[in-house]
Amino acid sequence: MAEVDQFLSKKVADRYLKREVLGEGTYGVVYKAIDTKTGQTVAIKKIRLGKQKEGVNFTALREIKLLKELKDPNIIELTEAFPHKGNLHLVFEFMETDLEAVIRDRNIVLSPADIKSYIHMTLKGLAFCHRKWVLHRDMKPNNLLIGPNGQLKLADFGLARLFGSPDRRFTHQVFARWYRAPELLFGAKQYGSGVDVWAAACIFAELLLRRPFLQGNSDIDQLGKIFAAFGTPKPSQWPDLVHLPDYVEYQYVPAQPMRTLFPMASDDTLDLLSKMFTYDPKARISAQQALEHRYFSSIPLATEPALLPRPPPKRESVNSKVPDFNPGDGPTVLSPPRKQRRVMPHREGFDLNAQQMDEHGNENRQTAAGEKSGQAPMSLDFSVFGMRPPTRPTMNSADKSHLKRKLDLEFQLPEED
Ligand SMILES: Nc1ncnc2c1ncn2[C@@H]1O[C@H](COP(=O)(O)OP(=O)(O)OP(=O)(O)O)[C@@H](O)[C@H]1O
Repeated sequence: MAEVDQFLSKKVADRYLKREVLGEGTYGVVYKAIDTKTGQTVAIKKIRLGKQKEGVNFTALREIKLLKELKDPNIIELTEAFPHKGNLHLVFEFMETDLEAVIRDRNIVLSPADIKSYIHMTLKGLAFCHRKWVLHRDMKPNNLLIGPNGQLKLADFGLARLFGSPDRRFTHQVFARWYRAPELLFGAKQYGSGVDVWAAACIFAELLLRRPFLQGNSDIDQLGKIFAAFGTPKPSQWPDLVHLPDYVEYQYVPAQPMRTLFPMASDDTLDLLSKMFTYDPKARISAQQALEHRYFSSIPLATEPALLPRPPPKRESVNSKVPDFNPGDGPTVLSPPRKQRRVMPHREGFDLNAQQMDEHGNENRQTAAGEKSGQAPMSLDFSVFGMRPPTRPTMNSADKSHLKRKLDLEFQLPEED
């Protein structure tokens, strides 16, 4: 039986021709690859199974099957999953760039309508998964990938639950802390979709400020940064707080007016942000409710995804075909994994002046292009810009549904006895 499994997984593995390493993340290395069946470029995430070397257990397989069924325009599609040489390989649709690259690109000006569009797509992806009872738990701008038609898609959905929470001891995980909800920082063991909404609020704030909003350098410091912005939570605001496992009393600091934190934002923006940044997870707005907030129906309306400004694709064309591939080629490392090029943050204190934050905040974070990001432009909150970068060719929808149908036939999981 094991031999049959090995044969099958080798057969699936042979379908993909590995090309260069795209980077290394929390769970392992990501390769660019060519799907020889379709000629399409894909991204393959090779997950180290660690202790579970003998294979992926049935629960994990079931979960993977569920993840494969999570199909939404704002979720990265997991098209295939197979074990090979002691690693689990997850095959995803290939994406050109990510929201972190958009935020860091100093040539890009984000209008309020552009920000609305990016946040709208983020919340739509979140609301879809929350409806299916799947949490992300590790939302951050580099997990929000952007396709050739400007569509934003959430990546890594469900992986935190499947493979355990990302290990914060790794330096490259330090950035994830900035998006952590206060209940997680206080050690909550039971938490819900509110953790993703808090992270989405941090991303929203980051789009407005063009720099990470709350950059704590430890969990305690992270809470300090949150309280410096929104005030120490009062028992009336968050009655369950004192019962959380790692609860410690913090010295009282008053909340800053939202207007001080985001001087350029509209009233609707501030109202939605404050609802997403609500301390008590039970009172925090849900992703679906956020989508129904008047911010999304008021002028300016969200920019069409295809018209959104975005950086040049990080890699070559999405639709590159097999012929340019030499089967003798091994994977070529074109550049060091992005995470290795990042540095630890050193910021001290919380600067309440947005302009000051902009000046200091970018010193410690490097761009996907490996350059130190200096002062990034603040997003503008008063106009929609006429000038847009040219749109990129998209995969035609007939090709896409054909590809989907083909892939759906693959990877039938064995039923548990
Ligand atoms: N579907 C994809 N298409 C194109 N590139 C991808 C895709 N998924 C991941 N990548 C790239 O591969 C690299 C590693 O990604 P991965 O998701 O493992 O880690 P990460 O998002 O950088 O960090 P973390 O694991 O902390 O979330 C990144 O440069 C990412 O942009």
